[in-house]
Amino acid sequence: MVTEDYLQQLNGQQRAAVEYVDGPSLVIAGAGSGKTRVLTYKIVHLLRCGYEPWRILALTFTNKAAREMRERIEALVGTEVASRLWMGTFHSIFARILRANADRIGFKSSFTIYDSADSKSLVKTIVKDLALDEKIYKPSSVISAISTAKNALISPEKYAADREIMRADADARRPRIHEIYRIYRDRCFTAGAMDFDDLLYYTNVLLRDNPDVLRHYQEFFRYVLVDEYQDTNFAQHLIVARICEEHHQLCVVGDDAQSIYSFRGANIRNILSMRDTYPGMKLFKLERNYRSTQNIINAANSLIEKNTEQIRKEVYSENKPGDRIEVVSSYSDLDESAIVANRISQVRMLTHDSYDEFAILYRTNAQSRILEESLRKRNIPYRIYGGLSFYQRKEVKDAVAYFRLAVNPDDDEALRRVINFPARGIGETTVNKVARTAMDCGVSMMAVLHDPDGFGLEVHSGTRRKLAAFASMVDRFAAQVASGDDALAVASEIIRATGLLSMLITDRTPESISKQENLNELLAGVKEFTEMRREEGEADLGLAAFLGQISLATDQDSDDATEERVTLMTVHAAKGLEFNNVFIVGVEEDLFPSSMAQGSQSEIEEERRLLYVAITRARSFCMMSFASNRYRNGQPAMCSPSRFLHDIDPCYLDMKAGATIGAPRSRRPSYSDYMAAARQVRYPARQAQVSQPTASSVHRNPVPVSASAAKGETSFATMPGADGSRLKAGMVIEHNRFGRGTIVEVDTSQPDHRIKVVFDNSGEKLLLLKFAKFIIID
Ligand SMILES: Nc1ncnc2c1ncn2[C@@H]1O[C@H](COP(=O)(O)OP(=O)(O)OP(=O)(O)O)[C@@H](O)[C@H]1O
Ligand SMILES: [Mg+2]
Repeated sequence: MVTEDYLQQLNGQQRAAVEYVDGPSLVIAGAGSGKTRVLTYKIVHLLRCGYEPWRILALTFTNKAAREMRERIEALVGTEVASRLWMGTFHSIFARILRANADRIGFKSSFTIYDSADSKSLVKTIVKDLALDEKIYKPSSVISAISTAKNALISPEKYAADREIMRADADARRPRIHEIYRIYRDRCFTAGAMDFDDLLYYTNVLLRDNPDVLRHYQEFFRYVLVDEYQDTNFAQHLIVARICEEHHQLCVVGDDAQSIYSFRGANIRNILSMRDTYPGMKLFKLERNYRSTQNIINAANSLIEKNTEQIRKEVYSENKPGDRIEVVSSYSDLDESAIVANRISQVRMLTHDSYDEFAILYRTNAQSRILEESLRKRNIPYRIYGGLSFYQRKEVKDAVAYFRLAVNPDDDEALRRVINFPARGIGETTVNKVARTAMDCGVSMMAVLHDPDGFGLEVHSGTRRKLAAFASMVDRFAAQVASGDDALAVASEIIRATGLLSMLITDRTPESISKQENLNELLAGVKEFTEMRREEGEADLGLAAFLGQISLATDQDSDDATEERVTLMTVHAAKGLEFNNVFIVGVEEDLFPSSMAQGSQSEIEEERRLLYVAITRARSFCMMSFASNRYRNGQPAMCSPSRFLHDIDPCYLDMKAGATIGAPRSRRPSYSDYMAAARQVRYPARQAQVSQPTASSVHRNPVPVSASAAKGETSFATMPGADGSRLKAGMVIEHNRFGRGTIVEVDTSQPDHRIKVVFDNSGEKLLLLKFAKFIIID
């Protein structure tokens, strides 16, 4: 069956890992060392050893990874055999298992899978039915609470019975989330629907409550393989553990240095504790990197070494030494995008690489807008991967729909999109009536709103008032346009008056923050447009001209998918992928590391791992850039180079003219500065090596932080991934509500880690790490 001698295509270490089939095995190795390759070839090897393809279960993180593995295996064993493997993402495989056993958990095998828009609208309905305030019970925060609970396998009943969770909800002034969660679960059930998290949740329930089903799968799957294990969450970890409980025939691969999903509940401990779960688990190391040049690997290694929480690994490359990583500074984010676009053209001319071999990686989605514009100007084709193009994102489309209405109130599609957004009590039935009347009378919907009696619209007086209020708001915008106000003035007024931005502001979920960033970014785009046209002496600075410009942007998305293109994506989406040329933009303080992730050392370490992932995507060329000024949240902000640039040994960096990673702009030292300083003290030898005359003042002058100083300057944060493994009794913490206290006990025996703390002023408390907000002082 297997013809080619596949083992020849592996090095000794990889081969050993592939050939070992006598028990559980774990491959922990750095980026680009062939972990995914080992999994792929191991499947081929298992087939060669006589395993039937349908008895092999291979789980990946993304569809792209599953597809690539399948193609490779097909090439080695043929399509017929490959198609019978159980190979796919966690979600797709679990959906398949659930469909086969749906009756056991009360579902039909034809259950629907809700996407995030469905979940959201359901939560909204429930919030409304319970007469709760949507500003307090924001759908995105409710969904994220439900999702966290499901990934920790906490049912609505368990949720309501958990004192710590309930107290946290009460503190956040959202004491009824448990009720929403219960109704949400019940309504999904009645509707015969599961959301993404349910696919994991119910698989666990199925296997837990039905011993015969569990036994069947334990018997059925003779070998289980999992890629990117460092990013599995508790629910996934448990399913794998259940299936392998009997035979222990599994191989998981991962890299603790690339664990970047703790905000979604992934727990780095899952990989670190594998050997406790499976005594006798054989550990394989892969040390040779095949992907990148020596310089890129050395640079990435010197960065990740600064993390305290990681398994030490040797990673070397025998590829060409390669060029140093270019570090480029620019005056503004606009300049940065121009520099990147130009450098792409230059590198392409030199290397003749296809555009497919170029990737621009950023920390937040909002950064793509300015890059997209810069690439478009130079006719460089691009695609946004794992996310929507800036102008396709919902919040941006909503705002743009208002812009369109202001310019053309007869734009029915735009009207339909926003007539009840933000919600103003205009229901679907009413919208349909307006649409029908407009259609019957051959006028636009707005025309009907202006003269409901004249067109014979039949609605209650309350509804009529709501429609009139909406129409007069749009009229005001239209009048502003007609009076010749420039695009920025009208756009800002629209964002303000509609409440599109303010409705997001009280919500601190990552999803909502990214939406705020996008709206601010949209305004920054309008501003730039107005200023540029003014400078160019153009008379027409109106919103219509702006819309004309961006409609080109949206058109590009329907381009032929086969055309070669530069890839734009977040670092998170780039996991597991590789490109000849990688550009990492916005390597600045408060962006990378994110300003949201500086509450604790473990957050900073996760950000550092994220940069490690970014750098190690590159085969031969890597550039990192930072700007001194950047529009952030609608405001121009001064930026300073990321602290991570100091972490990389300067001998691997090529500082381009003007690029100094010198002292960050003066600001009050934060807790993370303190940690950075403390790290430098612990690595005196490395300090000596940093020959840059511009080494950070923070690093040179460790900042002692007293508890009270830290309190004033630090944003408290929950522990990502609720990971209690690095907390110890005796540590002193500062809690956002209870103040200073000493940890007396750390309990990691439950999926939800807890700590017992004696607070100086508030006595003893038991805190659930997932929800507790604090920093470590000592
Ligand atoms: N023995 C080998 N001979 C030739 N090429 C190899 C070998 N091992 C790995 N490679 C190549 O090196 C690159 C990186 O391999 P792979 O993607 O499997 O690494 P990885 O450890 O999974 O990386 P990541 O941590 O980024 O997921 C791939 O292009 C792969 O084909
Ligand atoms: Mg991989």
